[in-house]
Amino acid sequence: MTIADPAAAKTALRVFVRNRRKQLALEHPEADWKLVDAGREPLSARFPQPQGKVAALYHGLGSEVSARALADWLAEQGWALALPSVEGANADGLGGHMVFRTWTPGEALARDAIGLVAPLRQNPIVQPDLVAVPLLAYDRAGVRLGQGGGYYDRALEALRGRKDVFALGLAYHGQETHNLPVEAHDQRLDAILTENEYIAVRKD
Ligand SMILES: Nc1nc2c(c(=O)[nH]1)N(C=O)[C@@H](CNc1ccc(C(=O)N[C@@H](CCC(=O)O)C(=O)O)cc1)CN2
Ligand SMILES: Nc1ncnc2c1ncn2[C@@H]1O[C@H](COP(=O)(O)OP(=O)(O)OP(=O)(O)O)[C@@H](O)[C@H]1O
Repeated sequence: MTIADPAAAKTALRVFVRNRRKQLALEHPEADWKLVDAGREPLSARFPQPQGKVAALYHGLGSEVSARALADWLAEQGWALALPSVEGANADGLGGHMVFRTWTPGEALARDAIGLVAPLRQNPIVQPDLVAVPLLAYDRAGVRLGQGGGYYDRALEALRGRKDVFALGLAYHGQETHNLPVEAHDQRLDAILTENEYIAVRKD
């Protein structure tokens, strides 16, 4: 089915899926480390030599599934880590764009231009090979619904114009949603990792 006005459909859907995610976070406090259990084998198979590669994680907000245990495991495997930083926004938080700056577990953090926790501005901007993407809803074809700022869509589009980037959606399993609205600018996920399973979208 084609949705006539996908932007309006997304706005309406966000209300429902935000509440659902809050409920899922209460029901699955163990999801943090179960993500690692589900992702260990498929991620090791896809990235057999992670030394020198960069993985962008995120600092969890509200009811987002935590990326913390996954970050620690990736660092153990030899990945360098990075976190998003929204920069160049005006006083209303508008007009900014998202970049990724290096971050090492335990290192000091600051606030970015829209008040989110981010690496210090002295840390270099990097082009990650793997981007862990927070989301409100996903489907098994790799469509994702985010918070609506378009930050991840624009950042992934820019990165993918320069190199091969693997977008890994992180979610509670119960965030799976059928018939998600899609717009032309939406960047697909290459895989989704939940506390139950690793869903491979990209088949190569
Ligand atoms: N961890 C994280 N960092 C991110 C994003 C994100 O989704 N998650 N973003 C992705 O684009 C950008 C920031 N955009 C955002 C826009 C709105 C809300 C927001 O409304 N959050 C909820 C709190 C979460 C919850 O309670 O479930 C809120 O304030 O109600 C969050 C991030 C860049 N960094
Ligand atoms: N590549 C792009 N170039 C220009 N504008 C874009 C691009 N991607 C997204 N946008 C704009 O960003 C806005 C939000 O897009 P969308 O609703 O898909 O966000 P989202 O993916 O849910 O959010 P986020 O990525 O922040 O989690 C839209 O108005 C869209 O026009």
